Amino acid sequence: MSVEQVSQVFDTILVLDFGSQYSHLITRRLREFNIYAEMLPCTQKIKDLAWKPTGVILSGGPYSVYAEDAPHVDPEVFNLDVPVLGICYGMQELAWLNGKQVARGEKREYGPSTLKVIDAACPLFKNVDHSTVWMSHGDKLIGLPNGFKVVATSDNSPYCGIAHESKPIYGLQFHPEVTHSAKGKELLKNFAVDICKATQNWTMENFIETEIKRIRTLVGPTAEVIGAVSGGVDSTVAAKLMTEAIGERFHAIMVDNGVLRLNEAENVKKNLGAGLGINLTVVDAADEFLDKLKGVTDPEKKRKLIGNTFIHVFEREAEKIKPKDGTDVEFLLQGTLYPDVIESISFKGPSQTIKTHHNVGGLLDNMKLKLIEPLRELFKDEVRHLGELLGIPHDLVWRHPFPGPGIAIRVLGEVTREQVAIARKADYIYIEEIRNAGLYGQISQAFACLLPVKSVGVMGDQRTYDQVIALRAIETTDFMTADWFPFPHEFLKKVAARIVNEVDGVARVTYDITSKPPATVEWE
Ligand SMILES: Nc1ncnc2c1ncn2[C@@H]1O[C@H](COP(=O)(O)OP(=O)(O)OP(=O)(O)O)[C@@H](O)[C@H]1O
Ligand SMILES: O=c1[nH]c(=O)c2[nH+]cn([C@@H]3O[C@H](COP(=O)(O)O)[C@@H](O)[C@H]3O)c2[nH]1
Ligand SMILES: NC(=O)CC[C@H](N)C(=O)O
Ligand SMILES: [Mg+2]
Repeated sequence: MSVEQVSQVFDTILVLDFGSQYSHLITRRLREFNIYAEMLPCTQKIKDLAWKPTGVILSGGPYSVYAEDAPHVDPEVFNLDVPVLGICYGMQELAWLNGKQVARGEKREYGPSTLKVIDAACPLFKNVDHSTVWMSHGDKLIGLPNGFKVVATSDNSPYCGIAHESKPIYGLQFHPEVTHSAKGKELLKNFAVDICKATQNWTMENFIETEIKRIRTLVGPTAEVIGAVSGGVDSTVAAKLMTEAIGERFHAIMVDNGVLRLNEAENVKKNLGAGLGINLTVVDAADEFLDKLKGVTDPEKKRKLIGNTFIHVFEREAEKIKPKDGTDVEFLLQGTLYPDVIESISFKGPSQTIKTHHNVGGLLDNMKLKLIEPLRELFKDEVRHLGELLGIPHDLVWRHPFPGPGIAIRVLGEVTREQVAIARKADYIYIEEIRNAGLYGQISQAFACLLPVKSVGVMGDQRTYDQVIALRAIETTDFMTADWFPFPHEFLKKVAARIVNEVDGVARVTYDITSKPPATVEWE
């Protein structure tokens, strides 16, 4: 059974990652004008690639090409007979391979510069002359690499752009992939469309069609698939796509772990089951989770315990499914996104663990189930677009993310039923007011935390001595960095009054004004 990968179906630009913090943006920009691009580590051997790229881009990177341990590209890239573009480190790599004309510069160049095209015939620079470009380098070319000519300069870089005399090989000292390079996207388009001749057919409509075909071929006519579904956007979109492909043979399982939002299990059942026709089972495992959480206060312990319990519940449920053809369930659906994939394949390697995100993917080690990850090529905003095309309601597609360990990591200290009830109610009021104020869409994520501190208050002439709720709301594009949301004071006043009045056990409300870093989004 042969199942084509996305990169075999669509013209694909291969981005080789030398570890720049901007590498994934190259992929993003290309996809924005409907060209599919895939990023692989710079150590990728061309002979191990199952598909032929339409063009290759060498990214920037923190190393110096002349250093002993510097990473270098597989020379076979140049035998593919496709256009190559080197960006920053990538251009220095081209220079190094063709005469070693690279050395430390006298000073670092970081920030804006103006592009001056000197070879107007160079197709890379169509409509981009005299625009602002963004520099970030300490090394520089000290002479022309063999076989190359200068095609652009800037005030500080006599070799701002180079091109091979006879082959479609180009190098740029600046970063066209960052938005600070005003016409950077046009430039990448010139490379991909005009020079590589890639077809601009990477659209979500086409993706849905090919993905449904791919799933059907992979799963075959009778096999059954299970998947953990939370009601969040990623798993819902994956589940909907799977349902389109194989209907009732897909079994979605949602676990009510006792630390979900107010009415969440019922809502998910209604929205996904009845609304979207997804074959969904909601498993009530609240007691199991809450019993295990008794006495646990350490955030990492909570996370691990919840992650493990998810796996137990899920495995038990999977056992119960008896496919009609008498075989066992063969496949597991996961909502893995491209950023997760990038993190694990990046040349820089996985980053240091700040906190253990619960992970149903932890199932994998000793599991016979084969994985299906239909979203593994997509960024979150692409997943949302896909969700809308699949007819998933707008509100669900644009929901704020909600972590698997849920309210357990928002009740600081010990998690009890009573504490969860307080946090849940406060959170409900907060989100309701955010929606009423028309602010939900401007905020990336918002939630309430219950702090294990008591404070004195006065209500109806009575002394109170109750806990504190902390509200958090952030704006972010990738959740790696985030800033707190500047609510109008009137809004905060109203929410605080409602929470203290309506939620027993709360005496005070505070608003968290810490960015990430140095804080994280969740409090635990
Ligand atoms: N209560 C739950 N029941 C079943 N599976 C869950 C539950 N909570 C989380 N998961 C699983 O863990 C995965 C990761 O959760 P995560 O929150 O990152 O994604 P999501 O819930 O699909 O989307 P979002 O990021 O928008 O919340 C989910 O895709 C789902 O497979
Ligand atoms: O599915 C999840 N399981 C987890 O264990 C988990 N921990 C944090 N998050 C979410 O990740 C984003 C970044 O959060 P942090 O800054 O707190 O790491 C935010 O969106 C968090 O809500 C999780 N999501
Ligand atoms: N951004 C980059 O690719 C930098 C390349 C190289 N490390 C330099 O400092 O010049
Ligand atoms: Mg979620």
